[in-house]
Amino acid sequence: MKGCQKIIGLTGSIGMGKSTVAGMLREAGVPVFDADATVRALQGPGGALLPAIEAAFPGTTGPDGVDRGKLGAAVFGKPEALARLEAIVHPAVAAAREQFLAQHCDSPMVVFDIPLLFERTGRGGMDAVVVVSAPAPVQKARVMARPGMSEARFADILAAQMPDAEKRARADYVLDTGTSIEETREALAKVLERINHLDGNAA
Ligand SMILES: CC(C)(COP(=O)(O)OP(=O)(O)OC[C@H]1O[C@@H](n2cnc3c(N)ncnc32)[C@H](O)[C@@H]1O)[C@@H](O)C(=O)NCCC(=O)NCCS
Ligand SMILES: Nc1ncnc2c1ncn2[C@@H]1O[C@H](COP(=O)(O)OP(=O)(O)OP(=O)(O)O)[C@@H](O)[C@H]1O
Repeated sequence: MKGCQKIIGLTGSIGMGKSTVAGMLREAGVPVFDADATVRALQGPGGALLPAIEAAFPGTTGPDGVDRGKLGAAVFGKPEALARLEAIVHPAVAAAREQFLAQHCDSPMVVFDIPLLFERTGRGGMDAVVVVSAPAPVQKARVMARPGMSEARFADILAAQMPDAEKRARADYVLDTGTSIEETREALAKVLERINHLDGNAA
């Protein structure tokens, strides 16, 4: 993953604010690779992964693509099933990420927004990793407000992710999103300033 620019990883557990911070980065003109959006495109209507997913999890796809509620019920809380789904999805996401990098080679900085950066992707080739984090009760309140969420689904997803404390410990920069959006925006600007002063490119 040798790049021509600084590569920043953005990660964090469910509901910690990755997408919100990724939006702020896009507004600032930084190209952001969105792993979740890539998954959704590959699983959407006519998506390249539909045949493989239907074969592995019969009844979870249709003309509108993957039924995310059904597929989620088939894999969250079932580590073996989740691993089978990941084996179908992750290689395609990795290929899309490489393509993104090549497309944005002339940009001084790119961001990889990857929920499972520490768990699966690894930080190889990245110059810095930013972890978004908020107190557990804030995280829970955000997630429980989402349609289709239940205590059990939330617990299953949390169990499939590295604990927040461990992510924080591995981060180069921790961005607190338990504050106001404006405070997070200001903290992000400071982090970007520090990253801009880092020497050299990805190894
Ligand atoms: C099972 C699916 C269809 C459920 O979709 P749904 O829209 O209900 O949930 P969504 O994708 O928004 O995820 C909800 C939360 O679960 C987390 N999550 C998703 N996949 C995983 C996983 N493999 N391991 C741990 N957490 C996961 C997300 O980061 C997010 O915090 C979908 O999550 C999926 O296809 N997951 C497998 C692909 C994957 O690993 N994606 C995440 C990183 S690329
Ligand atoms: N200071 C803040 N920074 C970021 N998000 C905030 C902040 N305050 C409130 N929020 C809200 O918290 C929610 C965070 O959700 P977001 O979709 O960004 O998280 P995520 O980490 O991408 O979640 P998931 O992993 O589940 O996809 C949003 O509704 C956002 O408006």
